[in-house]
Amino acid sequence: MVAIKKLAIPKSVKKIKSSRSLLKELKDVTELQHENINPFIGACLEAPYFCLVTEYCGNGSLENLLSDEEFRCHMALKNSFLNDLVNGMTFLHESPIQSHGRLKTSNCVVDDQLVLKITDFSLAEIRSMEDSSLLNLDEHSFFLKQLGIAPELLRMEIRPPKGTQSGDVYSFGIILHEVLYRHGIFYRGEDEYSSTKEIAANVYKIILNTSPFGVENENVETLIELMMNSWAEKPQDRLTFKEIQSLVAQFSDVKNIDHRLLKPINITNIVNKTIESEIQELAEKISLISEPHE
Ligand SMILES: Nc1nc2c(ncn2[C@@H]2O[C@H](COP(=O)(O)OP(=O)(O)OP(=O)(O)O)[C@@H](O)[C@H]2O)c(=O)[nH]1
Repeated sequence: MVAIKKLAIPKSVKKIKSSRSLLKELKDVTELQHENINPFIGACLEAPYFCLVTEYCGNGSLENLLSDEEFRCHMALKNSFLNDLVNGMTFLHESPIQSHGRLKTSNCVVDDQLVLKITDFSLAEIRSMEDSSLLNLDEHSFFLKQLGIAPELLRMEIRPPKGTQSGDVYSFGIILHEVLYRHGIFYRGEDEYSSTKEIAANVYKIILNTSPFGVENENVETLIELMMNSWAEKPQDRLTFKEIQSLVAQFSDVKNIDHRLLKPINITNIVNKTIESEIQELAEKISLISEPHE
């Protein structure tokens, strides 16, 4: 099975020319092989089917999983996702691709074994031809797409098409926050609600003090320190993925977790749901019985 990403290429373009640099990018991205990189299969560069094709991951994106209230994600699984993400990004940064540039939870997909794989990177030449106005984004969705971008990149009139390595580390810090708290991007408690536009404006000026809450244990405290470091205002103050990899390895008894052991989480949920609906049915029957008959 494959995942097909439709590209927002303007109607006036009939075919994307295969320049030398584009062919090199396609070759590099196709040759990339790592457990935490989602394999790229191919691209259609002709109208009307402009699209990118990748391997299909059965559990969808990390964004979808984190927002699914029925998906139980305990700390070992969170660690496992972070470990996968850091390993994939360290490999990507050391590869000819060099940087991701659009790292966010919707670009991390999770396979049937709950292994996280990074997707939707590189091919800057094709992506630069997209016209975002064709996506018909409302204001919220538009600014939501900006929130994982490092402030120094947000402030640039023309951003480097491939992003930067320190910009990717910033985006990782944002993902870390989303994974730890599971309340969406830049959540700071019910009383701290801001619109996505306001948050983007604040990040543009200076990095928000996205003060964390609910420190549960020592490991989480270390992850929070890492998260805060990753969104340091000065890019040179942020750790590199290589450094983050050795830090995260402390939690990496997770490396040895058999992913199949984590799978029953979903099943438990389904079982709980079934039991809940049976209880509900039973409760309805009981209330029918106990209701006085006229
Ligand atoms: N189930 C499944 N869903 C996928 C897969 N790849 C992508 N998706 C879905 O496609 C969504 C991402 O769509 P995109 O159009 O790339 O959205 P985006 O990441 O916000 O867009 P960009 O800003 O262009 O990166 C994810 O959130 C998933 O829901 C896959 O392998 N399996």
